[in-house]
Amino acid sequence: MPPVIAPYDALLLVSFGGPERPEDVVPFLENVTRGRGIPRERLEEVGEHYFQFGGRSPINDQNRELLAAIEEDLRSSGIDVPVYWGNRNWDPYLADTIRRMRDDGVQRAAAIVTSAYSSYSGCRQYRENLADAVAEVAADGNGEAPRIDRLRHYFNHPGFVEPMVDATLSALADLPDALRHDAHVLFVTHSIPTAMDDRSGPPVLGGGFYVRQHRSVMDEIVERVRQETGHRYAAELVYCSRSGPPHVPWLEPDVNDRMEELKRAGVRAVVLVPIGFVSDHMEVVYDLDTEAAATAEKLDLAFARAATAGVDPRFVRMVRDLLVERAAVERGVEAERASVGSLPPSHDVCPAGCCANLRGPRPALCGKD
Ligand SMILES: CC1=C(CCC(=O)O)c2cc3nc(cc4[nH]c(cc5[nH]c(cc1n2)c(C)c5CCC(=O)O)c(CCC(=O)O)c4C)C(CCC(=O)O)=C3C
Ligand SMILES: [Fe+2]
Repeated sequence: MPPVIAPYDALLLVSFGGPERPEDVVPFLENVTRGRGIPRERLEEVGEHYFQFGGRSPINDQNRELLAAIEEDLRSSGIDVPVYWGNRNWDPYLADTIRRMRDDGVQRAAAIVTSAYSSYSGCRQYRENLADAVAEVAADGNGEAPRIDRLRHYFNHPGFVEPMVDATLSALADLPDALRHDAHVLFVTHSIPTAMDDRSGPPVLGGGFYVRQHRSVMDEIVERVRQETGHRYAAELVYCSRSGPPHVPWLEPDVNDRMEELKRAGVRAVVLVPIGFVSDHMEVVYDLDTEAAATAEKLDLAFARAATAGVDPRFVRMVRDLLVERAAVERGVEAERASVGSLPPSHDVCPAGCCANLRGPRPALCGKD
């Protein structure tokens, strides 16, 4: 293994997964919602979103592209390490990938998750799925599964934030000149139950990290846009993709509801910046580009949507930087930990109780519990 990444001999890209054919849609939704208490009507509605796009989510192709870009970036930096990809909810499943890693002789891998923030859905659930996958592979009796460490949350890494600043600037530039100055910038992320937000992040730090982390990213982007344009745009955090039963409170306001209110208050243009997502997957192409765009059209609001990080070279390079950084930490060497904004760089190993599973404890990797 190349010395800069010792003790790691592989990198594992961990993602959500999505359907690729109409026949995949229902089994995929069953995988995602097993035991999660999602009402049937909501499932049918979300199934329709996928069918409108031919039964194919863009997420797997985006991960294939990201995987290729990471491989190329590592190779061109002289870091010759195999990169694997596995999903929580669809093929290639984590257990199959980890089995292949074991068969290839991988002993210790670093994992990068395509989710930038702390929350049960965005962090611990992936760690639980990794634990299940490793247990499944160990049960084969064909030797030990590789040890897996998760690279730290990168919501405040410059490699994630800087592409979003540029994306915000170019979305603003897309608005009609006469409306730009008074546009409202709506930073959008996935809604989660408020109880899940309350328990997000390390309990000793008071929870509520999902929202706190998003606010710090929003504030940093607003400030950098001000430095570039000389104007501090009106900005706020809004949510999309609410699910669950109606009596369970989720984070609000919904992006569509907020656009209605802003219109009534005289606002004429909005920019949506999807800081909650790292690529243009279904939440972005349906909930924002289809549904929210239709709301804007109905309200006669000028509308632009900022790009996600995708395969921006800075985002791809960030993966290398986080790998090299964590490898140094594991060797006991001082490492530079890049971050921007008001929150410090996130922890390497999740503390006990971090992003608690509200349904009770389950085995999870990459944490103190
Ligand atoms: C915080 C968060 C992220 C961001 C972090 C990350 O990226 O992980 C995220 C990403 C994603 N969510 C996705 C898809 C779905 N999420 C669902 C349901 C849920 N998501 C939740 C939260 C999040 N989700 C929650 C609290 C639920 C309720 C059920 C539960 O408590 O678990 C459902 C079921 C239907 C519904 O309930 O809406 C689907 C189909 C896809 C794939 C998109 C594609 O196919 O392109 C991606 C990337
Ligand atoms: Fe989701």
